[in-house]
Amino acid sequence: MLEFDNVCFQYEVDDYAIMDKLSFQIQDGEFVCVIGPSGCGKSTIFRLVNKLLTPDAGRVLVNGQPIETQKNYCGYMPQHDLLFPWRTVRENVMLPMEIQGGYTKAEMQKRADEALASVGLSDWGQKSPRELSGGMRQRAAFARTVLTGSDLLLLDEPFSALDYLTRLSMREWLLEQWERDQKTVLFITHDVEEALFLSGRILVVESTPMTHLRSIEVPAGYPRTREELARPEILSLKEDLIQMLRRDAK
Ligand SMILES: Nc1ncnc2c1ncn2[C@@H]1O[C@H](COP(=O)(O)OP(=O)(O)OP(=O)(O)O)[C@@H](O)[C@H]1O
Repeated sequence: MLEFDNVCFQYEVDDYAIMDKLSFQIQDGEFVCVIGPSGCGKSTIFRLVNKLLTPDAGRVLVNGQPIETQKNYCGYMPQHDLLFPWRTVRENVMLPMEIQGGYTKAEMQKRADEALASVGLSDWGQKSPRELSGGMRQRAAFARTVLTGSDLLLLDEPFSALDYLTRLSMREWLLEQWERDQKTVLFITHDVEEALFLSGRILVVESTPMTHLRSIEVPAGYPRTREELARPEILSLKEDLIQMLRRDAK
């Protein structure tokens, strides 16, 4: 689904490279979390996938084709919901379709209402984003991301601004969406427990510049429950991951 092929990248103003011949692959339908110390370049990976940035060398491929030749191949959801306060929730969710063009207003409204219903926000389309709780806003933002129609979703710490209990329920909710929609999800998080709960595989940033990502399979299937996080092998993996991040942060 997604491939980095020997990608090199450095911000022009910086005197150090973020990536040096980085290669990795994500398979169709996977849920993969990327973890690494603050500032190591996790979000830069996403910016290279969604073409906000261009590699200095190497290629980014989606479904085997270079991204330069493609449109609408990924949906991106940043940490903050970025819902426009001057638009209703429904109008926010309609935005990707307005940008893509080719839809009548009635079609856009229908699809937005269906997407809002699928995230449990049927009665909230006519409200202002200000009237929604943090978790509800993130669900609306997720509906908007899904309506890009892309099979690849890039989620950049989408729950980090939420309170602890809302985060727990949003993780469970997100897994339900993923199991239902069969999308490929790449998810950035600082939170090792969140990565263990969500992913089939975790990619750990081990070095700066990034020359490789260490791939670790999570020894648990789906559907996943919070109780599984207490299994000895998961606890031991959690400890290993924390040690890796501490070592990297030094
Ligand atoms: N536009 C930019 N221009 C110059 N340097 C940048 C720019 N954006 C990010 N950087 C630098 O590149 C490095 C990687 O940034 P990036 O946002 O990808 O890291 P990150 O791992 O996602 O960080 P965090 O976990 O704190 O969100 C950081 O040191 C940052 O200061």
